[in-house]
Amino acid sequence: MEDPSPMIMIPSENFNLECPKVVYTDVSMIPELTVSNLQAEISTLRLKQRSLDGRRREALNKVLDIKGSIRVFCRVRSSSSTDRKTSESPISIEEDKITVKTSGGAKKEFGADRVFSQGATQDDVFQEVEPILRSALDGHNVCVFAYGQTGTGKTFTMEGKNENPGIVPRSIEELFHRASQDKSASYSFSMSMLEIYMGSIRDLLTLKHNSSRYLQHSQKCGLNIQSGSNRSIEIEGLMDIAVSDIKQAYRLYTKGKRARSTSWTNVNDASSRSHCLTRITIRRSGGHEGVSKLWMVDLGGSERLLKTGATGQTLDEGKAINLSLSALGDVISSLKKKRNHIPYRNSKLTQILSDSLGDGSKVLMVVHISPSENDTGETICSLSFAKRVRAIEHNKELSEESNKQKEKLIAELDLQIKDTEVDLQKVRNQIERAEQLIQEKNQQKGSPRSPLIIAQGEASDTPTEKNSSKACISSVPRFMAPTVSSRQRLSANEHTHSRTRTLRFGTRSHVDIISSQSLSYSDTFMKPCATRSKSKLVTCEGNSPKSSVSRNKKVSASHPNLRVTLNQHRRRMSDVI
Ligand SMILES: Nc1ncnc2c1ncn2[C@@H]1O[C@H](COP(=O)(O)OP(=O)(O)OP(=O)(O)O)[C@@H](O)[C@H]1O
Repeated sequence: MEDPSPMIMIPSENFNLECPKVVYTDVSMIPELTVSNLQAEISTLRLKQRSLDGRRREALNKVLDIKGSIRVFCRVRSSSSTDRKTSESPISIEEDKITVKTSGGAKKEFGADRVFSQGATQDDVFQEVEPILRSALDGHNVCVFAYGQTGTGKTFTMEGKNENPGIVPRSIEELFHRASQDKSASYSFSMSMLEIYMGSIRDLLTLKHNSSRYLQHSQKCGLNIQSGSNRSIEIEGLMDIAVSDIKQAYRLYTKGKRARSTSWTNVNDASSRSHCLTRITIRRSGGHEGVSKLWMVDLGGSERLLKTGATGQTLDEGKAINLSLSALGDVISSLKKKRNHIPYRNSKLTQILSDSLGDGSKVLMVVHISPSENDTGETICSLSFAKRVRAIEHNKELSEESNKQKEKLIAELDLQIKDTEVDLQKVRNQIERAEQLIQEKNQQKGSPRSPLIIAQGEASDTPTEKNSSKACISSVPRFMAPTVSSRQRLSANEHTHSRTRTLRFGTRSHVDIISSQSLSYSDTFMKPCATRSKSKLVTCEGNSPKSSVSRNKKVSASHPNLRVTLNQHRRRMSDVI
């Protein structure tokens, strides 16, 4: 319900000096509703918006700091048909604890910041990721990793399915949505996708999909990492494509996914043989300016090589993956322990992420485990990795009392964020309303015999016309009917106003974020996009929809965790190539 009071009184201690103390909750209540008064009100509202946004950012950052800038979640994969045949799962879970029963009957406990059970949905997971996306928009670097044994659902969590999208597509939607809501700043996004395969970097947005893994490798690989000033990292020659809308971002993401190397082992029929990194660079201007990076990383499977039956090239791929995962674990745990030396240079993966993992950055690692008894060994390995990354010494978890206090504080801050967001929305509505009123006023002035002017100019002449005039203006609120003097002021302001508009649009340097960007996932994944990219950084080309879906379909259509034999594997390969 609308606030009945025409003004909002703002407590002064919550605002910086430049923010006015009184603004209208309903701009149409402004005395003398002229274009210049409305414009002045918009400026006031924008100041308030900026101030509220600052408060929201500060509260969010406090929440993330309390929760910890490096967090580890654990997700248990839902059971597959093969799992069900085995006896009871060795895993039991609580909200922040997993207990694994070993084959010898011993019980091992592992902590996590949050545990997602087999029944957890993609939505449940995304709800925990969403706050750090806001933090990325606020200017912090963010890395989200999916870690785990092969076949435990890393790709499912990051990519998801068309009808059940994962973190990456949801994040893309969320970023565009939030950016379109935030009128206090303007955002532009660009996107890159790369793969680290056997220690070499490949640009997934330049690769052609329809070649085999071996051809792909020779096609484009070995990009170099350059470190610039302020520890910033550049990957030489990596495409960074400006994305102006969700459709374009999805189209690029789909292209990158298809180019990713997949092979088949006898554990997972669409096993990822590499680390796949999706980077969204966020440039924010106006208000709180800056550039930040959001990395979403689907790590290669942390497999025990003997179990996968890997040989030859697949064995080498597995070794490369394991080495870099170990380097990542070392880096994150050193950061968590606040060591002086952080061993970024031990792998390409950690080198690339070195400017996004340190101070001020937020890291989220989702460790995936299998519910199956057959995988108990791997599960313990993955949870040991999680423990190392969390770097919390044995028995040094917070006491129950401290945990309660922490949760209370987080709840208070969450409430503050929610309240501020409600206020922000009210301010946004008023800005929109004021802009709409200005537009209406300009239109009225633009047409010399508009109903409003007829009503004002001719109403007193003849009784019959007076009546018809009343009919004409009955749909227009009385306060909108200009007086003679306000008409004169309007006409004097008109020239100034149109100049302001021209200047505003003329100097706009960023891609406009339009609000009609919420699309259904199935649309955006499956349907080729009709509009062309208006990329500013790099012109996106070669996104032809004809680059076939067939390979992906064949790979993912098989049953989850189906253990395929080598013969089947060859047949599938020949189907595809
Ligand atoms: N939570 C889940 N709900 C439903 N299906 C799931 C879930 N997790 C995983 N799956 C299914 O299990 C199979 C293996 O998952 P996925 O390919 O995501 O594993 P992965 O860890 O990425 O494996 P790899 O490291 O080999 O690439 C897929 O068919 C996936 O759809």
